[in-house]
Parts: sequence; structure tokens; C-alpha cells
Amino acid sequence: MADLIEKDQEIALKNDGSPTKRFIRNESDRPNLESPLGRIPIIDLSYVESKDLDQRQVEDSKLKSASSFWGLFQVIGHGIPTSLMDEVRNVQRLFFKLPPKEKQNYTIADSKIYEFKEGYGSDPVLSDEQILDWNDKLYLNVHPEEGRKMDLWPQNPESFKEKMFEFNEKVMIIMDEIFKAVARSLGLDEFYFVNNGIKGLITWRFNYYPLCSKADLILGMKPHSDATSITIILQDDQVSGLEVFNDEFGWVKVPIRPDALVVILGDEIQIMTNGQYKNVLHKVVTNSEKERISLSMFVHSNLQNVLGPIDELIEDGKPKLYKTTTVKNYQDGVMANFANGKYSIDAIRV
Ligand SMILES: O=C(O)CCC(=O)C(=O)O
Ligand SMILES: [Fe+2]
Repeated sequence: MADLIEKDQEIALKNDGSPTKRFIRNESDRPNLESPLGRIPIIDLSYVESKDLDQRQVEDSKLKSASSFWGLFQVIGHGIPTSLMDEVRNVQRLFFKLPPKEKQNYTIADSKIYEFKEGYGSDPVLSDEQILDWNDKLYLNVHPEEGRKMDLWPQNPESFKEKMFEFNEKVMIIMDEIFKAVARSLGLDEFYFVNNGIKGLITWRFNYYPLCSKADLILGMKPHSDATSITIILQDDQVSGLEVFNDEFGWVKVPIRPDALVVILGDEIQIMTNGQYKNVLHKVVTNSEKERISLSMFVHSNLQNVLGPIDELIEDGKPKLYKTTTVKNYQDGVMANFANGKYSIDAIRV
């Protein structure tokens, strides 16, 4: 625990941007600051509004190839005004600019270190050997509403809650549209996921990556896949940093598009589709000039749900690639695996 608090302060105070040795990655893991820009597919959701079924079909097939080749896409035409997206970004920036002492009012001190921990702080540190990620975060339970711990929601800036509620209402609707499109693209009934508790638990992680004078030696976030069905990311509108791994292109940068939301497919989708759709491996690279923010909205199925390949999606002659478990069991080891740089999905491979 002492380590955790110490690290919070370490990050928050390191405005000179020089990392201590605990952040320095092994040589094989260091980022290439010149990664190429990826041609990440863009899905236009405006067919929902216009009810244009031809356009819907075109977008569904783009979504299908994006999901099997990349495991991510960007979404536009979602109907959220760019002005609201900018306000959310600004409110988030203002929160991270508060003095460390004030931010720590939103830290829970007594939860088990390796468990999911709401509030402000940094990720669990489980051993002295663990190489640390160069970020600070604020984690909040957002859905279901009765699971919100409102005392951890910042009171400063004053508009924080109001903006986040407004944004969340719109994002919840878009999530349904995305899950419907994913289901259609797989040949399932379009309500397959929506009616089966896919939006069981939604947590938001506000990320803050301070600038770093040794950006070539450290990572804002280590390579990982998300243990979610999908994650929707509101990226910084000016500073890039998110990179994804693709079998053909290697590590590529996700381009910045201020009006777009990034959709990352997580482990649940890879498991349920028996590997047809990918849980994209991703990481965050920092830079020496500008800090970066992002907001990751993690969607998990109901904890009681069974998690395994869906019968209709097991292609003829193909074996089941994953064992069937429950979402709860799957989630149990996730935080410790992440801290140790292990991939949770490996534990249920057949
Ligand atoms: O900062 C980002 O763009 C991505 C963050 C991320 O991968 C995560 O929060 O799991
Ligand atoms: Fe992630």
C-alpha cells in the first residue's frame, strides 16, 4: 500500500518528466516513437438516424472485416455533438490538473491491492520487479447506477458529474447500436447481445499520461487486451499515443479523429466468436512534449453470464478454442494478470 501511495505522488509530481528506474522497460519492450499510422476502419453509424438499410449493410460488412483483421474500428455518425466530447475532455483535463492532495480525496485506501479499485490513483504494484506504467487514472463504476460510489466522483470541476451523466446517456445508446451491428455482422439475431446482459457492468477509466523526457524507454500503458466485451475510448483530440498490434503491420498508431470514438474488441468477444473477431493487443506510448488524456469505457457482461464460444459461431470442422466459464470467474484474475503483464485469455485456451 505504501508503494501505491508513493507511486501516485511520484507520477503526480514528476513534472520534470524524468522517470525513475522502476518505469524503464526491458529493451525488447521499448516503444518505437516513429510507429506508422494505422489505416483503422471507420464505421459510420448515421444509418441509425436515416434508416438507410443499404448503408447499414455496407457498414456491417466493414465492421466484420475490421473486427476480424484489426479487432478495432473508429465510429462516426453516432450523433454525439463534438462540442460535448470536447467538454468531457476539458473537464477531465481540469480534474487531473488539481493538486495531488485534492485528487487523493478520491482514493480508497483500504481495498485489496490486487483487486479492481475504484477512485483516483495508479495501478496495483504487486512486486518490486514490476515495471510501472507512466499514467495516473480515475476509475469509476458507471453502470448499473446503483453501483456508483458517488463520493468518488469529483466535485471539482463543478460540472464533472453533470457532463459525465450527459455523455453517458448518449454513449449507452451507441453501445446498443454497436452490439446490434456486431450481432448482425456475425449472422446472429441483432438483439442477441443486447438481450443477454452484455451491458452488465460498465466502468470508466479516465487516463492521464504526463509528458516524459525519456519516452523511448517507458510506456504509458503496457501491451494488453481488455477483459471486456468492448471498450469505447474517447481519445485526446490533439495528442496520439494509442498503438495497436496487427499480425500484418505490427505496431501502428491509432489516428486521432476528434469526432470519432474508438471501439476496441475485448476478450469476451474473441471468446464468444471462437476467435473470429480479435481482442486487439494495444499499448500507450508517451512523448516528451505533451501530456495526453483518454477515457476508456469498459463494458463487461453480467458477472453471472456463461462465457464461452457461442454454438452458432463455431465454424464447421473448427474446434472450440476456449473453455466455457463464467464472466465472474474470468474477471477474478484480471487485475493481477494485468499487473504481471500476463494475458487472461491464455488461461482458458483449450
Ligand atoms: O489511453 C488509451 O488510449 C488506451 C487506454 C487503455 O488501453 C485502457 O484504459 O485499457
Ligand atoms: Fe486497454
